[in-house]
Amino acid sequence: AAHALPQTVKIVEVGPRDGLQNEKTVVPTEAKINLINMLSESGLPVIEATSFVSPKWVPQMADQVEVMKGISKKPGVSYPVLTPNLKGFQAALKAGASEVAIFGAASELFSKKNINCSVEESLQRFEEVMKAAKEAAVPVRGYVSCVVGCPYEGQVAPEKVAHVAKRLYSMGCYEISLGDTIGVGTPGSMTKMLEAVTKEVPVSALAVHCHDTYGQALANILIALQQMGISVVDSSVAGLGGCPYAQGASGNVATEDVVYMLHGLGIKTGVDLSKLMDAGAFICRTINRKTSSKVAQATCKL
Ligand SMILES: CC(C)(COP(=O)([O-])OP(=O)([O-])OC[C@H]1O[C@@H](n2cnc3c(N)ncnc32)[C@H](O)[C@@H]1OP(=O)([O-])[O-])[C@@H](O)C(=O)NCCC(=O)NCCSC(=O)C[C@@](C)(O)CC(=O)[O-]
Repeated sequence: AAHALPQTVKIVEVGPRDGLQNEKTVVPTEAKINLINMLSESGLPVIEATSFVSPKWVPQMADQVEVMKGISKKPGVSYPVLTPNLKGFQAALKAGASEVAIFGAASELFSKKNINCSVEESLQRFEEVMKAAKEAAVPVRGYVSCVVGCPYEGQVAPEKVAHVAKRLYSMGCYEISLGDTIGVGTPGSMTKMLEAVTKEVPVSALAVHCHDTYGQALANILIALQQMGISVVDSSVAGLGGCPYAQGASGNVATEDVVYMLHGLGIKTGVDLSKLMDAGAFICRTINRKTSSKVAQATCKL
């Protein structure tokens, strides 16, 4: 069913984490800190800053403590970090994180390759994180990866996504972000998946997290807003990133492009597009990478 478009959309900026985790060359900590500070100044309400994962698995995020200590936290802005297990959660708490995210998958093989355990085992680990987070009054976001397709298993059934999303929501995640990790979704497959998930989790607690590998991300986001009434969108400045355990996946949809589309629809985001593009230009210059944002390319703000 078509919904009235939301008046405001919350953008969750994941570039410093989902984007930079996949860079081949080491990104200097100072550059990460500057990027996060510039993103804060652009008016983004949520900036995923880093992840407390094993440095052997994701060396790029090994400076998580320095990043958390170095950033200027802007009042009203949230800086969540990924925590795969209790060890990660405790380290995050010690480093001053006030929000965390747990990350599961709808595909067994992806779960194994990404966090080295089955989906069920991961949910049990997340229960432990959730218990500790509740005690520390730390809000927890939940991710589901591979919501339409998996790099190892191919198509993923909508019911599997609904099952994992429901489990994460039932254990206390305030928001569930549905990740099209390899960007294979189309408005057709996204709709089927979202129809299954919205039977189990309230729409107000859902977010979409679209990678743009097949160029479908903006169309998929529009479907999520217009057809399903979702009003939280994850994106990555300059379209940074990919996933180290999902070969061939390109970055998230560029935040600049999402903001341009939403403002064009008359939807408020609180983001100053010009400042956002400055942040995108800064990081592309610093890591010698071409922006994936069409809006940034079109306006030559590089
Ligand atoms: C989950 C583990 C740790 C399991 O990895 P494991 O090897 O099974 O863990 P373990 O418990 O057997 O421990 C092995 C070693 O890791 C250490 N360790 C254990 N836990 C931690 C921790 N939290 N932080 C730091 N170190 C840790 C632990 O102390 C030990 O150290 P050692 O004794 O060998 O020196 C590993 O698989 C891992 O770190 N995976 C992270 C993978 C990752 O970050 N992937 C990218 C993010 S997910 C994503 O991008 C998708 C998303 C969210 O964006 C949505 C989408 O687009 O789909």
